[in-house]
Amino acid sequence: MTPEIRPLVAGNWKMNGTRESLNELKAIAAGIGALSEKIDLLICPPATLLYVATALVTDSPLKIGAQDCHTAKSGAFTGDISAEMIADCFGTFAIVGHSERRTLHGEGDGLVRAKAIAAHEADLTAIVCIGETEAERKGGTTLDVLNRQLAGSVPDGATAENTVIAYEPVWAIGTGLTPTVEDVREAHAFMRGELVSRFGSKGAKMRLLYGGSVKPSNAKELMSVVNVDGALIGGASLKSADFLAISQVYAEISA
Ligand SMILES: O=C(CO)COP(=O)(O)O
Repeated sequence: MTPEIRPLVAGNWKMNGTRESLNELKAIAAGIGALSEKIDLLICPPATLLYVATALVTDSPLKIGAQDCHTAKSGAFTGDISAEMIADCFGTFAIVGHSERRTLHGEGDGLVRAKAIAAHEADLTAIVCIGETEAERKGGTTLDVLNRQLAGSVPDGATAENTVIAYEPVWAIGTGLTPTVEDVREAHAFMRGELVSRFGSKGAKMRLLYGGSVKPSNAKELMSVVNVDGALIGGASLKSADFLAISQVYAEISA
């Protein structure tokens, strides 16, 4: 955590979730209670559920976002969705540059940056994802990768309000593996330093999430690390009990 930064606990449902999963969403919204006094909570369902999801949580502090957006406002881009469309469905966040998009869809830093700008233009908060592969970690180039991805993916107009950075080591995603606390501390301290040197006080206040195999049992040690201001959770966010348990840990630490 970072003193004076309000944590964000975010769930990325990836390509999981049918209408039945809305029961989990309802359970999360119903279970938030006093958590929202301390932390922000967000679920990014698949685009097919975006509109119905926002309609379901109108009376709840739970925020809803999308997992990607196109760089254009509209046009002949079959299969894509724009930031405008997300905002039109009352979504308020868009994940950009997730490693699955970078790897499986060949998205590079320039495109990720353009997507973050498109999100900002639609008044969405962009969650810009970065992180090293296993080979890069083994090769000792983790901080170089983070440096390059931060510089290339985060737009000049980023502020603490419109941008969140998510550090997700690729090898930790969906594997049950997590970096050591010391490795997380080093990566987040490095990112904070880069953001402060580029954005000044805005960079000091930007939220830095950790993602990759976060679960209730490891949430405490990860969130206790300085400059970890929340989590981006995949698998465990599909179960309301796990998502709420992780959120509870973060709310307690930030109390
Ligand atoms: O990719 C992730 C979130 O964006 C992390 O996924 P897991 O929590 O399933 O490892």
